[in-house]
Amino acid sequence: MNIVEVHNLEKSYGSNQVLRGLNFQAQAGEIIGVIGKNGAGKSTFLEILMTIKEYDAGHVVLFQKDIQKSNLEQIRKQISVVLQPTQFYKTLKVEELLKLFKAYYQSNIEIHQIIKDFQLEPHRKKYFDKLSGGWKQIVSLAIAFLSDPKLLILDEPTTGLDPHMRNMLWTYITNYNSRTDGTVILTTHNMEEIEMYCDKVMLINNGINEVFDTTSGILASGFPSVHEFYLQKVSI
Ligand SMILES: Nc1ncnc2c1ncn2[C@@H]1O[C@H](COP(=O)(O)OP(=O)(O)OP(=O)(O)O)[C@@H](O)[C@H]1O
Repeated sequence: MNIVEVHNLEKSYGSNQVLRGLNFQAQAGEIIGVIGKNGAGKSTFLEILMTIKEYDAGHVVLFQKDIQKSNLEQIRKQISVVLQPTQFYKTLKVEELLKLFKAYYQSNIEIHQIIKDFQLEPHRKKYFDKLSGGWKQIVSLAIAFLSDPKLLILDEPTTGLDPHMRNMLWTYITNYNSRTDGTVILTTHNMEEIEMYCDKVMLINNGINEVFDTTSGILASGFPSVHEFYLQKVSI
């Protein structure tokens, strides 16, 4: 089943046309990496999928519904995203935040399990605001998983994480994916992660999906690695 379908998507900021007719699909259970150089339009694309950014032309269909003609609340219920933490995070401790979102999402996942899985025990009584950048990211991701979403959209989830944390995060993503058949769409500048964990890759270049292929297809076409593929396809 198609979870996401995007046809001829266009988006400009003033005179800067960032997306110029992008096409994309994601099926249930796929992990898809979106790559491209700084400013290529990856976050813009993800924010449109999150239904938090308007677009100028084209069609975005989530869970078989055109988002411009549908009830966004129904669609958003099935999506989890990692957004920048807002002000109210300041006044709450890690465990309190998790409990709050568990209640919002009516989640069946036990807080102690999430704390164990994300190695948050030493931090559970700390104020979110006082955590390091990497740990803030881990807590935001733990919150995203609480809702057991059908679609998980992550903008550079591993940037700033140390190697153990990155490993732990990917283990969590791949377990979630195989346990629930959930779809994951993420951006990263780390081509090794794409090669190891993503089923498909979309390269955004000059505002379009210049390449949209399986990771194995890219490697089978003669590139020794996704890193090399990127370097050859994208000029500075
Ligand atoms: N709200 C905005 N207003 C004006 N221009 C914007 C806005 N958001 C993004 N842009 C511009 O749109 C282009 C694409 O930005 P975007 O953040 O989507 O790229 P990206 O591929 O995610 O980049 P990076 O890898 O650096 O995170 C950039 O030129 C950026 O400056």
